[in-house]
This record gives sequence, C-alpha cells and structure tokens, in this order.
Amino acid sequence: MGETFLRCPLRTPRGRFLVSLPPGGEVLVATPELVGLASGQEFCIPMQEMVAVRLGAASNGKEVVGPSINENCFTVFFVQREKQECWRLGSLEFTAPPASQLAVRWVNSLQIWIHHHGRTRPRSLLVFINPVGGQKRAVEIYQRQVAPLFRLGGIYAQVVETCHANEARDCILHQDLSDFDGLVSVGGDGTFSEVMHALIDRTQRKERGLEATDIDAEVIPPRLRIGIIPAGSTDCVCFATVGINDPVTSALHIVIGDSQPLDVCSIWHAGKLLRYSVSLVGYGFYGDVVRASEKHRWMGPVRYTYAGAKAVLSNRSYAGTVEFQLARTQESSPRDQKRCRSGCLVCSESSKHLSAGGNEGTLAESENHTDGDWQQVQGRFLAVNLTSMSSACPKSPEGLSPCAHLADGTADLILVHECSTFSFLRHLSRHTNRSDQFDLPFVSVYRVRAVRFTPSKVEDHEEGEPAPQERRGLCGGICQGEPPVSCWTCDGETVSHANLSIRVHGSLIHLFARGIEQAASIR
Ligand SMILES: CCCCCCCCCCCCC/C=C/[C@@H](O)[C@H](COP(=O)(O)O)NC(=O)CCCCC
Ligand SMILES: Nc1ncnc2c1ncn2[C@@H]1O[C@H](COP(=O)(O)OP(=O)(O)O)[C@@H](O)[C@H]1O
Ligand SMILES: [Ca+2]
Repeated sequence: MGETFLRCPLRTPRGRFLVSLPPGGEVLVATPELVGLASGQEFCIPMQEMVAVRLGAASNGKEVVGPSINENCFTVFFVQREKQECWRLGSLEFTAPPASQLAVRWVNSLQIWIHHHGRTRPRSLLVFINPVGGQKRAVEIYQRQVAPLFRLGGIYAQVVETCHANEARDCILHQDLSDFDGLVSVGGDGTFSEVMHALIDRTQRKERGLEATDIDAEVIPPRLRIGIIPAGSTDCVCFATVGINDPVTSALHIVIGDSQPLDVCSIWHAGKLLRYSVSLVGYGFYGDVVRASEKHRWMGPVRYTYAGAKAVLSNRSYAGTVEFQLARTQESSPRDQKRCRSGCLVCSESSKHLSAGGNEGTLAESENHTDGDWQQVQGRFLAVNLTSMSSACPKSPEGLSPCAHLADGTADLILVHECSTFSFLRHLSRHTNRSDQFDLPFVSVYRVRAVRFTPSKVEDHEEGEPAPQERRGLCGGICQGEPPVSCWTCDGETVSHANLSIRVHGSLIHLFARGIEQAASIR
C-alpha cells in the first residue's frame, strides 16, 4: 500500500484514541476518542523519532516475540526523553478491532515511512570496539545495550573487536567501505580519534590520490558519518555533541540517523600534518597531564585525576609565543554566554557560507585568508588550550569553553598565563561549576581560525630532550633541571613537538548526533 491517510480508533494501554497518520505527515497523532471522560491525554510521536514498528504485542517493552503473534495489535518503538538529554526506548501497543486487518495496514504504512522517508538512517554499519578503553566494559556495553537496538532498527552491523591499537585504522584504510553507511567507535576519545583519522586520510587518498601536504589546502569531507558509543575515560566528544555519555542515548541517535557536522583542527609541524583533533589541543598543563597519565593507564580513568593533581602542584609554566588569526565573527564570541544547541543559528550561518562556495571548504579557505588579523602574545603560560567545541565532559559539564560552537569553523584559544597554584586552582575549579573561568586577570580567550605556537629557547636544545632552564616552582623559587618545553595533547594523544601550527576546518566531519537539545542556559 502507498502513503494513504490513516485515521481510525485504536485501543492503547493509555485509553482509546483516534490515531492518525496524515499523508507525508511528520507525526503520528493520537487524540482521546472520548474527550472529558477518563481517557488519556493527546500525544504524538514524531516519525523521525520512531525506531521501529512490529506486528504483535511487545514483551517487556522490548522486541515482539513468540510464535503466535496477535495480528490485531502492533507495537511502536520510539525515542523517549528522560532527564538531561538521556534517551530511552519507549514502546506503545495499539490494538485494532478484531479481524479488521487494520493493524497490518498500520504496520505497513509506518514501515514504508521509516524506509523511504528515513533515508538518512543507516542500514549498515562497521563497528569498532576497543575492549581495553575506559573501565574495559566496551564489549559488554555494546552487546547488552547497543546491539539489540541496532537489531530492532533493522541495521546490519559488522563488528570488529580490536586486539591492538591501530587495528581500526588499518581496517578503515584498506577495507572496501562502499556497503556501509557509517562507522561506529565503541570506546573513548582515543578510539574515536583513530577512526576519524583513518576516515579523513582514506577520503583524501581516494578522492585526490594523496594525503594533505599544505595547511591551507582544502580537506575533502568524508562521506560516512561516525557514531560514538561512549566507553572511554573522558568521552568528551560524545558528551559535547550529545549532552550525555550514555550508550543507549547514542545508539538511538545512530538508529534514527541524526547528523551533526563538526569542526576539525589539523595540527602541523615543520610543514607536515601530524594529526587531526576535535576536542582539546593543549600545551603545558594538559600536555603534561596526558603525557604523565599514559604511564598510569592501568589506573583507568582515575589516571587523569592523579596526573592532574601532580601537575597542579608542580605549577609549571612554559615560555613561548602564540600567534593566532582572529575569526571575524559578529554573531558570536567566546564570552557571549550563548550556548551551541541543536539547530544552532551561528553554526548554520557558517555552513551556508561553506555551501555558497560550491565545493566544500572553498569559500572557507578564501575567508581564512581575509579573515581577522594575526595577533601575537608572548610570555610564560601555564596552559595554551585550543578547542573547536565546548569540550564538555562529565568532569566539566560546561566544558573548557562553554560558548564554543560545534560547526562554526572556529576554535577558542584559551591562554592561562603564569600564576600561583592557588590562582590556577581557582581557574580549574570553575570548570566544574557555572562560574566564568575566563573572568580572571591571568586568563584570556579568543575565537580563532588558526594558531601558531613557538616555544622560547627551543633552538638551545633538541626537542623532547631535557635541558636545564629556569622556572618558578610552587615555592616561587627558581628550579633547575626541568624540561624547558612541554608537549601537546590532541584529543588525549601526545604530540612531542612543541612548535605547531593549527588550522580549523569547518564542518569537516559528520557524527550521528544532533547537538545538545536542552535550552541554552545563562550563567
Ligand atoms: C579542582 C578540580 C579540577 C577539575 C578540572 C576539570 C577540568 C576538566 C577539563 C577537561 C577537558 C577535557 C577535554 C577532553 C579531552 C579528551 O579528548 C582526552 C582523551 O579522552 P579519552 O580518550 O576518553 O581518555 N582526555 C583528556 O585529555 C583528559 C584531561 C583531563 C585533565 C584533568
Ligand atoms: N585492543 C586494543 N589494545 C590496546 N590499545 C587499543 C586497542 N584498541 C584500541 N586501542 C587504542 O587505545 C587508545 C585509548 O583508547 P580509548 O578508547 O580512548 O580509551 P580511554 O578513553 O580509556 O583513553 C586509543 O588510542 C586506541 O587506538
Ligand atoms: Ca567550532
């Protein structure tokens, strides 16, 4: 049957309703049949958020099972919102009059909608599970919480449980991916990063026959979207794009085919592309924390707290020059107290500019050259942080830069100048509450398109090797024998070169997500 207008009385556990699905309708609407009597409230289910429909009654709100399916009823599975961005699988049973064939008609119509209108929904996914990330629960999380939802949504999933680092990368670079509609990373930001790198690299090789060689060159956006099932230590990319690190919520975003563009930074040293990053690119404090925490990986996620506490106490600062190209954005600034939320206007304006250029990136590239001026700040820094998204995570629910945008083609540069341990702790602690972490005299923040960092005195020693240099310690005195340079961390991976150039590529990749839905909050 085609797209007929369906409208008939049906019984549900909430009462009897007149249920309708208008042709081309976006919502299934149910109004109480007997207004004023002890019947349920009107409700509707957006078709976009319908996960599946099955003939028969649901067992425990899950799959319809059993040999004798009741052909007079059907069950609709849909996204149900719980508190704070958390989604659960809801289900509702509808019963039609006996022998009416209405249940079968409803099932057919709803399935037609899901298959034909829901074209953005993935049918086939390549899933990578990192069994050793986070608290080592990724396999169990996938099997118990995610796989049943993929099955219900009619998604074929080819699963690779990795045995070593870079297995996902090699697979993505060499496997034929033409049958897949997306990739899924089950793990932390490191696993996501491995998948994203391989996908971007593969796209450049396939489309252009080579990898990126010039910081100003266009980077071609991949065709496939990436889904993230959080099972890592920080889960920042998931948290900042979905609003929660919950496997079921992320799985539902994947099943209904949500799509969220995301800015990506490319990181260069001496004219060579080193990495891509979507969350924190940090020098000084975060570079030191991530490098030190690698030695304590056996601790699991607590390694960051341990290494973080040590780094705060050591109060190390590093000399250098930060040059940055300001973004000429009238609509937004890092301190405008506006949050990037689903359907963000700042991001969609920026995407319009991108698409107006025809080829992805073309206009953005030319804008980059004419965009704001280059500025420079020289000094000693406790931290030089760049983030193209808020970098919110469970430890810091508002993130490193709460007003940063997911897909506006800019990143926020946060400079924490040399200060006392107490002052730095004040700054850090504001990441965990709603106080403004930038409202401190030793912190400055800029919205930028590109950054260059040059450490001072790097010519006096071989990079990465310890060399004596003066620095102020916790006691305020001068300490000898400490490395004069720190290292960078890019989404939790250490980069040992200190002098880097970084550029933001607007909306380079797409995730199975829709940004944070909750209304923008004001501090
Ligand atoms: C006095 C209380 C201090 C609390 C400070 C909280 C500040 C937290 C800001 C965290 C920003 C996190 C940015 C995310 C980075 C991740 O990509 C990266 C890798 O994640 P994963 O692979 O899942 O492990 N994680 C980190 O770099 C951890 C930084 C933690 C620093 C304390
Ligand atoms: N089977 C494996 N054994 C060891 N390392 C792996 C394996 N699979 C993936 N990795 C690597 O583990 C690193 C950390 O993974 P991640 O999922 O980010 O965990 P965490 O959030 O705990 O840091 C990633 O860089 C990834 O490449
Ligand atoms: Ca951005």
